Amino acid sequence: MLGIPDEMFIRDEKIPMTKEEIRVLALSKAKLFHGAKFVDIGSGTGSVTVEAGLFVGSKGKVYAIEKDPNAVELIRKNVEKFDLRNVTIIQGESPDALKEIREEVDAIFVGGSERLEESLMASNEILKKKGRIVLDAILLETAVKAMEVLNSMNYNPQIIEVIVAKGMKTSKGYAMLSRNPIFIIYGEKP
Ligand SMILES: C[S@@+](CC[C@H](N)C(=O)[O-])C[C@H]1O[C@@H](n2cnc3c(N)ncnc32)[C@H](O)[C@@H]1O
Repeated sequence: MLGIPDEMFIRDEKIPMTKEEIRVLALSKAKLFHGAKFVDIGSGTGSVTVEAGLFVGSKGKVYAIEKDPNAVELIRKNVEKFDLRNVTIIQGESPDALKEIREEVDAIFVGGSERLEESLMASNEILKKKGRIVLDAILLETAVKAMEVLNSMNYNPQIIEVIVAKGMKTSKGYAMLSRNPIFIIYGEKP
């Protein structure tokens, strides 16, 4: 089941993390299954990597790609905390780092959008037919670029924008605190 509470991850204030509700929604669009092979590009804190690793189980596999060495250390800690044996961490930048994956995969999540166009093209090379690419983006420009590239590859991309407001307990009741709106873009390889 998806939905690890954010508080369960080891955090570093300088390293971003995809929040629980967005993580769950994004991974639902990846259509993961037990035994699936999954790539997390720009793994950051490792929350998507861990969530996917638990979901795909011991017969599945997760490749976590991250260019920032401090984030790589944090991903390693979170993978250890959740006792996952099915995660391969690749320190490097996508698309170059994708070359280390020498098998076809079922789904790819792009949470790190530097070199986005090249990353999407290289992702297409290692994705199985009917495999899914999912991205999340804060910037409008990133979302537009992702839609353009996925359209050019005939992935029939869909886009949603999600705004999560979390209840915060005050002395008088619960006040809803909004987080940043996030775009989630997803498409399927023809
Ligand atoms: C928003 S964070 C991802 C958070 C992550 N999904 C999580 O839940 O912890 C984006 C990360 O992508 C990394 N990144 C950005 N572009 C990248 C690229 N082309 N290759 C590898 N890592 C990249 C950044 O260093 C950053 O750590």
